[in-house]
Amino acid sequence: MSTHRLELLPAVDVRDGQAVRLVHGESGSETSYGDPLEAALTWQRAGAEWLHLVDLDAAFGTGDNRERIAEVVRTMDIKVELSGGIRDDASLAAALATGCTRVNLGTAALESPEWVAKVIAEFGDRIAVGLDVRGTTLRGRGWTRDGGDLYETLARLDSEGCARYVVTDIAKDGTLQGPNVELLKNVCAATDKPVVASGGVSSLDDLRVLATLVPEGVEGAIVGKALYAKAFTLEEALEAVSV
Ligand SMILES: O=C(O)c1ccccc1N[C@@H]1O[C@H](COP(=O)(O)O)[C@@H](O)[C@H]1O
Repeated sequence: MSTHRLELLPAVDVRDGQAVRLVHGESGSETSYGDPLEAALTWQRAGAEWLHLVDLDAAFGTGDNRERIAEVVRTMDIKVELSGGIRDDASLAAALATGCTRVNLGTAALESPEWVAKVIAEFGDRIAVGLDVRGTTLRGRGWTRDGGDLYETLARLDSEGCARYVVTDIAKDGTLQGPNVELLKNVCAATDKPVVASGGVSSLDDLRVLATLVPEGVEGAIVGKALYAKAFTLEEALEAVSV
């Protein structure tokens, strides 16, 4: 059990070189927010301790933004969680070599379980697994393909020593409809490992609700659309979760 403050991870998702937000993670639903480095620096200047950085092209299989992403990580003084397209030794080595604090594996955890077990054993808490779900069905390959049952996969990853999970409710992602608290509670009840909540944060009250889940295992919250849409500032968000 943790009594820590909820960590906030502002998101910078990169598609075609631009910082974007999607709705339900659907390719083609992008709203562009300009230069990803500028976005990342904005969150850092506002007091962020973490950045959740996603190469969306790599996740969708439409190319990659590796150079841009590496530049962002290089420039940041804060911790970076990096995801998108990290599916084999070469992409993992490139991601870790950026100097990011940890990587977040999605599709690989569904399609390459042996490789994921191996890298969990090798890299420990530099590896997190993204559990991106519709209902309780995991989705991979840019959230376009079913990838098995959430709780079966969670049990397997737990048994392999996975250090942390980033749980996204795809139905909520990019919608400003509030997080799926029930899902987060259920995942926390199923694992002793920390959970980072993703999807749906719309207000400071949502963050306060997520902060109440810290004792159950919610370690952090990814905040995307709400910050870009200026529903609140990051400074306000950090204040709201400081207890
Ligand atoms: O973050 C998104 O909006 C998103 C949308 C669609 C697909 C993936 C998305 N983000 C993150 O990308 C990784 C998964 O990438 P991969 O499957 O390992 O290549 C995961 O962290 C998603 O949450």
